[in-house]
Amino acid sequence: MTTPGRNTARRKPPTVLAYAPFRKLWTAMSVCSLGDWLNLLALTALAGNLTMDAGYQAQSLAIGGVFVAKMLPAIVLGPLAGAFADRFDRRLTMFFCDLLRFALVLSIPLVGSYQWVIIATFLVECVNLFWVPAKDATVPNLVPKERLEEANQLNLLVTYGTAPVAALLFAVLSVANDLLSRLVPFLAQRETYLALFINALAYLISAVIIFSLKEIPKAGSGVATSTPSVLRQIFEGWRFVGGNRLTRGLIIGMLGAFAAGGAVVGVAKIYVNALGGGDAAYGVVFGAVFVGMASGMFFGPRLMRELSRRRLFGLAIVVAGLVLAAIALIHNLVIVVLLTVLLGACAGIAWIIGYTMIGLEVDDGLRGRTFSFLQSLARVTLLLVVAVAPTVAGLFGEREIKMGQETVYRFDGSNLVLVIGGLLAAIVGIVALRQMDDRKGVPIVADLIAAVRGERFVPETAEQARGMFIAFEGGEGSGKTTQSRLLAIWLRDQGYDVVQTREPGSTKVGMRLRAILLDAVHQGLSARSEALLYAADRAEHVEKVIRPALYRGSMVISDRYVDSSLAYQGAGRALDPGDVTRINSWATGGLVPDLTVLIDTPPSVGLARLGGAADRIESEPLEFHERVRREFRALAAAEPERYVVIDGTLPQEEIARLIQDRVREVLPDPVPQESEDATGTIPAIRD
Ligand SMILES: Nc1ncnc2c1ncn2[C@@H]1O[C@H](COP(=O)(O)OP(=O)(O)OP(=O)(O)O)[C@@H](O)[C@H]1O
Ligand SMILES: Cc1cn([C@H]2C[C@H](O)[C@@H](COP(=O)(O)O)O2)c(=O)[nH]c1=O
Repeated sequence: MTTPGRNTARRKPPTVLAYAPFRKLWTAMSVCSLGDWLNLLALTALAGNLTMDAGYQAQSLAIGGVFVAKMLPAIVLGPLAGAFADRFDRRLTMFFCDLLRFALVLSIPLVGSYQWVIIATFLVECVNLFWVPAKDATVPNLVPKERLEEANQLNLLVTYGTAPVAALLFAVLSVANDLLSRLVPFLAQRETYLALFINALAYLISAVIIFSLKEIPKAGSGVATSTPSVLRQIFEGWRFVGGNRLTRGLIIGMLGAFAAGGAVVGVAKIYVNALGGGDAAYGVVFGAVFVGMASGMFFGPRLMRELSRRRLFGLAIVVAGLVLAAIALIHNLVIVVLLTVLLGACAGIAWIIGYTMIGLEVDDGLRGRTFSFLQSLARVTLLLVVAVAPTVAGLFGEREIKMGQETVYRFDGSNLVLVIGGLLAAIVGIVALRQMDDRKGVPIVADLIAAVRGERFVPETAEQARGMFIAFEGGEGSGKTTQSRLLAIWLRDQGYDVVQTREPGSTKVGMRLRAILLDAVHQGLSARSEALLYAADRAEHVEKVIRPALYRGSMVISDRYVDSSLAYQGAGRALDPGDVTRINSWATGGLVPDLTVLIDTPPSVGLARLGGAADRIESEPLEFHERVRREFRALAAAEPERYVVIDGTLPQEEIARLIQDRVREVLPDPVPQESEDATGTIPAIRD
């Protein structure tokens, strides 16, 4: 699989919907999402209608019962459903789920009792829990990974964008129901029935589409030879989520955003009333959240293209928290609506990045469980916050703070809940940022300002460098050395001055360090010593070889750089990636390659290519090398604009051509005069 650069991007289909299997899945999803929203509207309305004579309180409780029935299955069944998605054929899972949903929804108007509304709602939600992780886990298999963010944007668009469409459709269907009831007496006095029939039909249409989608691979195919028990799969999924720093950061951040959203949902109605707004204003505030979310998902990552995805994710949550606190304190409905759009935009950015990164980071065999784990926790969080927030607001009651002689500032329970929600989100955002930051040592404010201007922030020390720095990364035998040599030859042919170098071992001291590091007699070297020795080699390499060459205006091609330490010592040896980043940031003075070429080769293929006795690191077990590969891919996924990922199993010539295509886009003008003069004085390994 390749991640083509901008040159090849011209040849790519203009939209991810051009991939037929994804288009089919997306159509099924759109129809289902519309059905889901219609279902929510119709069932809450039906619950209200069926209990109309029982009084206001009972009616409210009846509607609340529908929400509880919708939330409860996720808490009980979520993880099991995820394991199902990873274990069984995803196409058949989705197909049978659709048929079940069709039958259940159809049964609601036919039975026509409140008890059955609740039971059927609960059952439909149980089925949804199997459908959604199977769908989420399938998407990354149907689109190239560089289009996954776009695919997720479209998915989230239909998930939320169908809500207003469903509301409109619901209104139209209610009127149509009324008109039709003159012809079909069964529909008389049953305003929501037509909506429920259409809802059932939506699931049936989805079933037909999914059944025809033969491209969906069988879950876990080619990964495991023996299938562990369902309980074991759940346990592994949960352990993975907790044990992987990036996924943990993503999940903490997404849950923080959900908690903040829950606080808004819980008290929005009372708050808007306190601001003097009625039901319409309440609707506008809710609409503002959706408008903001949609804009954030679409425009956020595009506008902030130059900011690392991990940083953008954490920052979006911090800003959402601060905006929420501001909403709580500013008593002006217009400003509140505008800030709510901003809040929604930040939440949209965090959600789309989180979803995309989980899709890219998590292995196919665990993806279903991770998504369902996230879904379950998100629902539990939402349920808890929605339940607790109004209670806290009620207990706090209405307060007034005297500010001077005349001015009185109202501070009610709803303000308190929103402030707490905002601070909570800000703290969670900071935690996520610290867990995941991949540009430690680079000031975040400067990074952000540069990104807003559409530039990438370059730390001061590297500013005067006029050359270009290209790093090659990948596992053992992936073809880095071959390709860095081919690229150096190609660049020299174009008239560039090229320094081809490698890590470890491109300086006098480095050669000694390489011997210590790779000699198999040093088995048992501690992981920290290993990381420090690689960093020491790198410090020497940057100071003596790379920086001087860049200052001269040369093209520097390095076979391995900091990412190797993050992958081998961070993921391979399970050292804290924050620590590995810090020591390397210090060792290199924050020097980051202009472009990193990741040659992605399965370890089993790469190791088999190597001849001779295995060195200390090559002789590590296959799982070690698999972890290394995963980390390389995650690093590339987090900063797609600075990486090109090439399938290392392609023929050498094709790989070389793909690399040239990408490098051509970033090349400066060839051969500055001074670098010609300096050629031949470089103490590096050269071709
Ligand atoms: N695309 C390819 N297809 C098949 N064989 C390849 C390919 N690229 C390189 N090789 C062969 O694989 C072996 C390892 O290649 P190379 O030394 O370039 O990999 P490397 O990633 O630099 O290895 P190491 O990590 O050990 O430094 C060499 O024999 C090389 O000829
Ligand atoms: C830079 C760097 C390297 N390693 C490992 C990776 C390889 O096993 C060797 C280098 O050998 P190669 O033939 O040059 O690829 O060292 C590492 O573990 N950490 C690093 O930072």
